Amino acid sequence: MSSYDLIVIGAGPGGYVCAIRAAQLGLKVACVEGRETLGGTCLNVGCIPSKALLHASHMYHEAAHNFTRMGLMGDRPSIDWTVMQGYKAETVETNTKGIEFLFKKNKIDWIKGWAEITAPGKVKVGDDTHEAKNIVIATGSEPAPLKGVEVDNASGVIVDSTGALTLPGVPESMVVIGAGVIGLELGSVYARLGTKVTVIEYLDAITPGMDAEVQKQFQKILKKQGMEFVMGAAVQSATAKRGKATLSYKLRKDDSEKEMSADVVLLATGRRPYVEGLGLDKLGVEMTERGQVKIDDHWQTNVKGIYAIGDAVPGLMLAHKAEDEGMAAAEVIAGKSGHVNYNVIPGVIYTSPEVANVGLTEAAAKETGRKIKTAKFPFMGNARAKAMFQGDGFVKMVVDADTDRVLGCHIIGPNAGEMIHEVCVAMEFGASAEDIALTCHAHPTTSEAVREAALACGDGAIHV
Ligand SMILES: Cc1cc2nc3c(=O)[nH]c(=O)nc-3n(C[C@H](O)[C@H](O)[C@H](O)COP(=O)(O)OP(=O)(O)OC[C@H]3O[C@@H](n4cnc5c(N)ncnc54)[C@H](O)[C@@H]3O)c2cc1C
Ligand SMILES: NC(=O)c1ccc[n+]([C@@H]2O[C@H](COP(=O)([O-])OP(=O)(O)OC[C@H]3O[C@@H](n4cnc5c(N)ncnc54)[C@H](O)[C@@H]3O)[C@@H](O)[C@H]2O)c1
Repeated sequence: MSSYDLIVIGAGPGGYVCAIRAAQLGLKVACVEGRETLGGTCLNVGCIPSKALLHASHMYHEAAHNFTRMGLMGDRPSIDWTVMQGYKAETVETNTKGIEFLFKKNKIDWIKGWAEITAPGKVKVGDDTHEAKNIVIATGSEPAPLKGVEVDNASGVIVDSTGALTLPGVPESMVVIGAGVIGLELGSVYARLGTKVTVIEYLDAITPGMDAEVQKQFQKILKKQGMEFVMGAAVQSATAKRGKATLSYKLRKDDSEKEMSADVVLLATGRRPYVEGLGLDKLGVEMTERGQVKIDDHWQTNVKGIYAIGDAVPGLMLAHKAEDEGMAAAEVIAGKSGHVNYNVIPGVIYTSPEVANVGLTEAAAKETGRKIKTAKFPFMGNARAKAMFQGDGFVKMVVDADTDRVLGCHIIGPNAGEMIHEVCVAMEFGASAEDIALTCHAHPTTSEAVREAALACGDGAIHV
């Protein structure tokens, strides 16, 4: 039996960052991970492999559609799926090995196996029980099931996001259930590689929670790229037979039932916290109605010395939110004052164009009762975006009309996922739109569109 200042359970972005920060602050730390490799959902079957496939499929799409427009002539590349899968696996491996290196560097013990908290301060892994002054639950999430839809990733017919990353080949047709982030990112991968992709969404708009103008423009662009949408439809069932899937859904507007068949069905209707086998029931750890671990302002559960972070607790299910909570919880445990500003957490969808947001949508800002103003700048007025054939999107600022303080920003366009951080920093500093407008931005960059949107909050943008 070994004893630690802190045992972190789960080595995803929440857990491994928490372990590293705690070790940097002088604590003796171990991290328990049940998977073969470190990095959690994000590195193994989430953010990283999906971004590798998004990158490869984007390159293929550019070569097929835009190269000749730039005078780059020659044969269109063909897809070697085995090599593409290998590239994805290598990308994942270099990252998971990177975390192993960081653990060694920071003298963090990696305890291999599945953990159970048998009592406060006691973590059982296999036959060994380890002692810890503090425990952080960072066990993440898993795909949420949908009644009537039986996922079997091994068959490659009805799959969740994990199965969609390792299909045996590029299918001819795919139905995606759910027009959320996973559905649209992975749907984009296959649509670019030539699959006929149909997205079935329960609501009337895609990507719930995003600014309404972005939702509309995003769907328009995806349609132009060949993705088809069935909106306002509740999926009833999906069954696999002889390597094909049949799916039935009900249109909400008239209750009519329809059927559709495809080579692959991807279930992407959300994720749920994963806390199985931890023994939280017996410990009396309070949970929310949605199965999340309840925590206080310091990420501590109702049981003293047991903390929880990341996808396992309420809030956005994002890797960087988990990382921030991991750092903050480690700081609290080390006797410092950890902090996460939940009002400034960016969200990015890595499609092409990218979609990024931070802060309040126009509708949410109005709901606060404030007087607000909004301003939009289209990428059509941005030279760099046009050179990349990406003039379709815009930057939208949501600003307090009385104080000019930036409340939110919504971008659909090239590099949106990088550009959003300038607004995050501005919001952290309580900046006004004028502060951004007065900041010199290099030309020609797509970031100029952010400045132009800020200028549009005042006397006007220049290039429209
Ligand atoms: C396809 C896909 C793409 C995504 N892309 C993005 C993206 O681009 N950007 C983004 O911000 N987010 C993305 N996400 C979400 C992101 O992966 C999660 O928000 C993030 O991984 C949560 O981190 P976490 O540390 O809370 O949990 P996880 O990453 O889920 O890690 C939890 C770890 O705990 C381990 N574990 C669980 N129980 C135990 C136990 N009892 N004992 C030992 N180990 C245990 C699990 O094996 C797992 O490795 C994506 C998710 C998916 C599925
Ligand atoms: N780039 C990123 O940051 C990234 C990428 C992938 C995943 N993630 C995270 O992973 C989590 C899960 O993603 P997700 O896309 O599975 O969930 P989501 O909640 O983003 O989207 C699920 C969608 O499915 C729809 N839906 C639900 N039930 C349905 C039904 N019966 N029929 C049709 N549609 C239905 C919902 O209305 C919603 O639009 C998200 O919280 C997301 O933050 C993030």
